[in-house]
Amino acid sequence: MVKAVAVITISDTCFKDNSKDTSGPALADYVRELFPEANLHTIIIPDEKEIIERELKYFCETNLDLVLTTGGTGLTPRDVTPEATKAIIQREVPGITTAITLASLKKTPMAQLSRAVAGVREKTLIINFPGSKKAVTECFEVVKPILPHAISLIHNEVVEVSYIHNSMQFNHTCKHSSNVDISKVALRPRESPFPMVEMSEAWKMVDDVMSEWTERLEIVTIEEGLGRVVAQTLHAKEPMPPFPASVKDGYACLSIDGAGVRRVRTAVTAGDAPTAPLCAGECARVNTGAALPAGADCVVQVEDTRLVSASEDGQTELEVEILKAPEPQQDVRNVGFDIPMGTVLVDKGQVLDSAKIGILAGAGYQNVTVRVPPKVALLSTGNELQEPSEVKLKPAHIRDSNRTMLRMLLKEHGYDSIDCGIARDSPPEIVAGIAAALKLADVLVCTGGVSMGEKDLLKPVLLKDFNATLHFGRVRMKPGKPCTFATCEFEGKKKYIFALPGNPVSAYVCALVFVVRALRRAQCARAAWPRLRLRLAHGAQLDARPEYARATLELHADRDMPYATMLGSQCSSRLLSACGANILLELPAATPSLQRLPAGAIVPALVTGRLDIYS
Ligand SMILES: Nc1nc2c(c(=O)[nH]1)N[C@H]1C(S)=C(S)[C@@H](COP(=O)(O)OP(=O)(O)OC[C@H]3O[C@@H](n4cnc5c(N)ncnc54)[C@H](O)[C@@H]3O)O[C@H]1N2
Ligand code: MOO
Ligand SMILES: [Mg+2]
Repeated sequence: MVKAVAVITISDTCFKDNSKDTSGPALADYVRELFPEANLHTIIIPDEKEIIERELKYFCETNLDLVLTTGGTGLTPRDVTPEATKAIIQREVPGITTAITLASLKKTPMAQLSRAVAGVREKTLIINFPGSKKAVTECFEVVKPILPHAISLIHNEVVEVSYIHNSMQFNHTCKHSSNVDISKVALRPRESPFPMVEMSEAWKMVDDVMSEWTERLEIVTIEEGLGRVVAQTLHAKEPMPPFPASVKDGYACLSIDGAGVRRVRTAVTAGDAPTAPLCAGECARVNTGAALPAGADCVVQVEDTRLVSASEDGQTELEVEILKAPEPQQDVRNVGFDIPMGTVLVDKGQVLDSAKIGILAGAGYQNVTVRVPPKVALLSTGNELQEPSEVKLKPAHIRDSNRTMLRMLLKEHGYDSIDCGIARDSPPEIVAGIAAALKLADVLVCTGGVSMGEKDLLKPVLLKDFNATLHFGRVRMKPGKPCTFATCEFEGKKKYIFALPGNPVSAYVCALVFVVRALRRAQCARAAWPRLRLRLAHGAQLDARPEYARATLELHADRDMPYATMLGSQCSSRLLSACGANILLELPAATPSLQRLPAGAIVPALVTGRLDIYS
């Protein structure tokens, strides 16, 4: 799918006077028609090689699919588009320009003078077009049939894109082999060889490893930017309001006139152009948001005035009395009152919310550069698992709930994921499942098979077949003890693997405290969940491990602090305990002297859900 295209008009003349650009808008229209779903960026730049190179590179770095330039391909000394394009492309596609030239020669011998270039940088196809509307129309017709296919080829996405967002079944019963020997079950270790790390150490490892992630950027419309992490600081290019505006419905006056009778010279409603300056003794009827006439320095609200005289038909106010002497600047929003020019509207690393997007809209920004989060793949493991869509359960089988739950959990927190199906509990199938997932994603989140049973194969497969580094293989937490975090090189790229325990609640808690944190960390956004202190609504039995109890937070007007109510039995197989949870209580580990916390005890909690949604 073609997601984003740029049309760049390259012309000194059009740069000075945008209204002279006819080929850019024409090209933009053709693009809209061919790729109606795509985000379209249009800019006009001068015939400066450095600027052209910089803009082309910027669009390639932000993963645009296609960049079409118009202008600067001829023979005058200022025509440098082909040189700039050649300087930044990595592979030339001369067939495209040959086809354009051959077609154009049939219309005009002048086509011989075009020096246009076409080529690819990273995943972006760039094509130079001449600078006239007519030429652009003819040339676009030539390339139109090949564009979608060329872009798919560049992305090598014949299969890839169709995987994304789709629940899809992988056949993991392929020829992969494994170095893991499962024949000698009697000789398996009776103690886990993996040291049990504390939560604080595990978080540090996740943070350290994920901060190596190299930033990837893309340009999206401001609306698509909701929930995304901004990669570029955006400033106000104009003050807001851009003119002195009235805060009230009333009369714009000169404050030095004080109280008394004024001639109502004119009326200005919001959107009206300012009138001639007011003179002493005059006022103008104004509405909230209207531009103040020159000379006026204050507004008196209608409530503080009295009508003195009006036209006979009642349609025109002639004189009003200002009852209270106004102060200078009273009820006036001066230029830049809300947003002075140059103000930082959104800063690098901030997450876009509705208000920030509203501000960007008001400031004339249509697009924003955001960080691309790592791609995540989900894989379930287990011989007992059936697809959620299967109506009848086989003996000793259950439906896979982890994949769906994790997909939704990630979506709730702003991340897409690729569904890589179920791998059976055999080394070659797990190898095949992991390999298929790592081909598609940067981060693999799999569940099951990380504990002590002879079918718990994830850790040995990661170590022996993927040569992975296991940063941790056990964490002192409940639920989630065997949670595993590993990295490996796969097809020349570093991959990040969270092998979560199969128990549904363990997978849920570990996804919240490790996976979401890692994805945020990779984008240099705030990674840790906010922590609150609150009171237990009831007593709580403590475990030998620190426990993340699923609970709801309640605010009571008559109580000093928020209260937490745990959601029933906290057994790690009982996903009902997470239904409607908006906090994870951090219950401390039991000590010989403290086995239970009484009702009213103060405990910390991670706020992992929306506080306005209760169970
Ligand atoms: N001898 C020991 N046994 C266990 C230990 C231990 O320390 N020593 N740890 C326990 C803890 S704690 C946990 S947590 C689990 C972790 O289990 P695994 O990660 O090995 O996962 P499985 O054995 O594959 O499955 C466990 C459980 O979860 C169900 N499951 C698995 N996948 C799914 C899914 N996709 N959807 C729904 N339910 C799933 C599975 O059927 C099992 O009931 O190990 C303890 N054992
Ligand atoms: O750690 Mo396990 O997740 O207690 O059930
Ligand atoms: Mg197991």
